[in-house]
Amino acid sequence: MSTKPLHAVILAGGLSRRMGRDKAIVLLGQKTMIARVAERLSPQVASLAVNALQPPDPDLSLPLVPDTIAGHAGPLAGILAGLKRTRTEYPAASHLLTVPADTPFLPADLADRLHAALRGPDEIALAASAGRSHPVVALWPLSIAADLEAWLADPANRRLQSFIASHAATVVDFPLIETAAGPLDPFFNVNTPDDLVAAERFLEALEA
Ligand SMILES: Nc1nc2c(ncn2[C@@H]2O[C@H](COP(=O)(O)OP(=O)(O)OP(=O)(O)O)[C@@H](O)[C@H]2O)c(=O)[nH]1
Ligand SMILES: [Mg+2]
Repeated sequence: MSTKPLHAVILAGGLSRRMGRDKAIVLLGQKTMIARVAERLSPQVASLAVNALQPPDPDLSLPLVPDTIAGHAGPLAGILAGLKRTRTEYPAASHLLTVPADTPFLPADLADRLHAALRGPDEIALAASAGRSHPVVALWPLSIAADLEAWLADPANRRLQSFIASHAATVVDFPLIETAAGPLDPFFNVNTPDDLVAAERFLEALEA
C-alpha cells in the first residue's frame, strides 16, 4: 500500500497502578520511558502525539490528545481519541499507529513492517512477539473510529481483543533481540517496579 506518511500516538492515559506512580515518566537510564518511546518512534512516522489527560513529561513538546470519553475506559479510549484527532489534523491519512508509553525497546522497523502487512485500507495490523500479540501496538484504520466510538458507548465493551475480533486484522511477528542479559522482547512492557529493574539490566546490556 502507498498510504504513507504514518501518524502515531503514544498511549499514556492509564493509571499506572502497578507501578505506583506515572510509569511514563519513570527514569530508565537517565531518560523518561516516554522520551525513549518518542525517540524510537519519531524517525518512523510523520507526526507524534501523546494520549493522556495532562502532559506526562514537560520536556517532551508533543501535542496532547486527551480521552474523549470520561472515566478511564482503557486503552481503546486512547486509541479512539487518537483516531479522531488524526482524522481532523491529517484527513488524508489512512491509519494511526499506537504504542504504549511503557515499551522502551520498540523495533526500529515497527511502522514500516506493520504498514507493509496491510492488505486493505480498513484492516488493523497488530504487532506480535514470542507467540503473543500486543494489541496496543497496532496500526488502526481511521475508518474504524465511528464503529469504535459506538462500541465504547456500552460500558460492557472495554476489551481490546473483543473489539479486534470483529474486524479484519493481520498480525506481524517481530523477533526477540539477543542481548548479553538474555533474549529481549522488543515489546517488553514495564508495568511494575520489578519490570523497571529488569529493563535497566537490558538497557545496560544493549549499551555495553
Ligand atoms: N487513554 C487511556 N489509556 C489507557 C487507559 N488505561 C490504560 N491505558 C493505556 O493502555 C496501555 C496499556 O495499559 P497498562 O499497561 O495496563 O497501563 P495502566 O493501566 O496505566 O497500568 P495499571 O494501572 O498498572 O494496569 C498503557 O499505555 C496505558 O497508558 C485509559 O483509561 N485511557
Ligand atoms: Mg502495560
